[in-house]
Amino acid sequence: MPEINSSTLAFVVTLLEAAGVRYGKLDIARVSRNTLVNGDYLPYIAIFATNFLLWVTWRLIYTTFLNPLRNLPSPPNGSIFTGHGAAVFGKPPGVELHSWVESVPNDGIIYFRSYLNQDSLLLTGPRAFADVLQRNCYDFEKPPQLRTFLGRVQGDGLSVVEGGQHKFQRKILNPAFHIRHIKDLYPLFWEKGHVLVDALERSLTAGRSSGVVEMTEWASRVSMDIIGVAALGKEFGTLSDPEHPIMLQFKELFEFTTEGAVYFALSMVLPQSLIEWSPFFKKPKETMGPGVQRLRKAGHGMLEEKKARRVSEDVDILSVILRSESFPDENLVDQLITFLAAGHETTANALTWACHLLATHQTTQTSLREEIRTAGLLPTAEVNAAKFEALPLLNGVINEALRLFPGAPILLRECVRASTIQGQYVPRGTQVILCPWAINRSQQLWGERASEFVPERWIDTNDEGTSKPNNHGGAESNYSFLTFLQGPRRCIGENFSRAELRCLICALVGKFKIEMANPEEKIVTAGIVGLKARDGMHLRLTPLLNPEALSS
Ligand code: HEM
Repeated sequence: MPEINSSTLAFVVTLLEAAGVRYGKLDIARVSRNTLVNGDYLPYIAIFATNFLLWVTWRLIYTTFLNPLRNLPSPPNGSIFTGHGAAVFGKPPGVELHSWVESVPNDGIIYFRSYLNQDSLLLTGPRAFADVLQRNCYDFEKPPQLRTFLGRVQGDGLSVVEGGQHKFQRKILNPAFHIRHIKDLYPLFWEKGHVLVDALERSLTAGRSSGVVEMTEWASRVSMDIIGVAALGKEFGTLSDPEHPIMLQFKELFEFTTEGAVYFALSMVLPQSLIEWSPFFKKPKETMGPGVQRLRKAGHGMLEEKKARRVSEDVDILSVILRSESFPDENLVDQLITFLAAGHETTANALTWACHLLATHQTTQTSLREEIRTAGLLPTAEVNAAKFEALPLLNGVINEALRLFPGAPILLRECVRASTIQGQYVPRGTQVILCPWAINRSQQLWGERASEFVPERWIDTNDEGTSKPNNHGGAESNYSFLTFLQGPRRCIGENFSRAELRCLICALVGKFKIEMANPEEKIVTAGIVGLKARDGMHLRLTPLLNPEALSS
């Protein structure tokens, strides 16, 4: 820790003097000068102790008699100093909150204290979600610290802005992500799926019948190439060039390190200036400072490139937005970085988890391969959205991967004006926790097998034995599946990523038998923003004979 030396103290004294700060009858500046000159720390200690005592007494009175949330059910055994804060930021993400959902009897809301004694609510029931995500959506914003943090990368992009600004941006951006437009992107996703398959095959050791790959890395590269072309009209080619600058920049930004996680967690509870001033966190500071500047510079370059070309017929998302002529250049860069940040790792992680689930459920994998081949989805096939969307098991596998491993396992909101949830008064400043990990696995919402991989729950079979996909998974409410959230702030890229996943999974399963490299390995999840396998996802791939070659 840096020492508080006499010049720092002198600076503080000058500020206090300038501000004329007093503590009752005590002139703080005079006391401080005494401390400085005479080394007399006693008044400081006395002031601190009095303040602390007053605060503890006030909290006791408030918590016991006044807090309007005090009668809500709470989890047991919170620490007197940190409450249950560790449950939110602790590892693995969402697991402890899930245990509350299953074990604390409640009617949709659980109350607890988080770090710095912050009043917090964990939502568990559909009615509570409907209020926070739909009805009173703009009363519950992303916490200011989180927005500041995100804003350092994404500026005033869609996922950072709130209220009227958000409504305006969303209205302009929605058409670019509309399902009609996404359908046009299938051939591109399919083609990239085969570039991935070819690159993987080349990477397997020559002459061997199978080889091991680290899937997180490959998924990240293919999703970067896809978002580059489909969202920005830019060919990054990271599948052939893993050292592409954009890849390195994002890798740095999303790489999971303990130092980065602590830096992020502290940024949520302490003033950012204090963290930047501290001598710690050299690497995260470099990433979030000069690293982000480099990324934004690259964003400006991409925008200029795009504008220099004719965009009137391009189908990429940036072209659609440019044609609307609604955003100034700086904000276009914000949106562009937002799409890269929000749409790249999330889909890559979902693809990785889907492969993991298929690797650990061989029977499902074989049936899926059968389904893909019966549908004629061969590498050279002409494809369209309908061919993929009709496949029941594919739909089930993707939904289960998204349900069991939601890209954002925990999301934070803060009540910015007094509001209500299920008729419960919620004071301004209350923290609200949305935990897709816990809700997507809630036994009350999904039944006894909530935490198991059951693709069949997404398939309807009629009396004649014909199967077709359903989009509810047997759950009664839309609010049981929170991977993309719901309401006005629901993920704008959901259709985009579902289409991408359909094509990539079909390409992979059509070509390879997928197994865990080490079937005994216990996979540990990590990451609050971007749920990954902590130690990577090592898969054994065995190329299968191409059915086109078999039939010729
Ligand atoms: C499996 C893939 C994905 C998952 C799990 C996912 C998840 C989410 C979630 C949970 C949110 C809400 C965050 C919050 O409000 O706190 C969100 C918002 C957002 N997502 Fe996605 N996302 C995925 C793919 C994509 C893609 C492919 C794109 C863009 C091409 C994208 C762009 C966005 C944007 C711009 C927002 C902010 C929307 C708003 O606030 O109005 N996402 N996403």
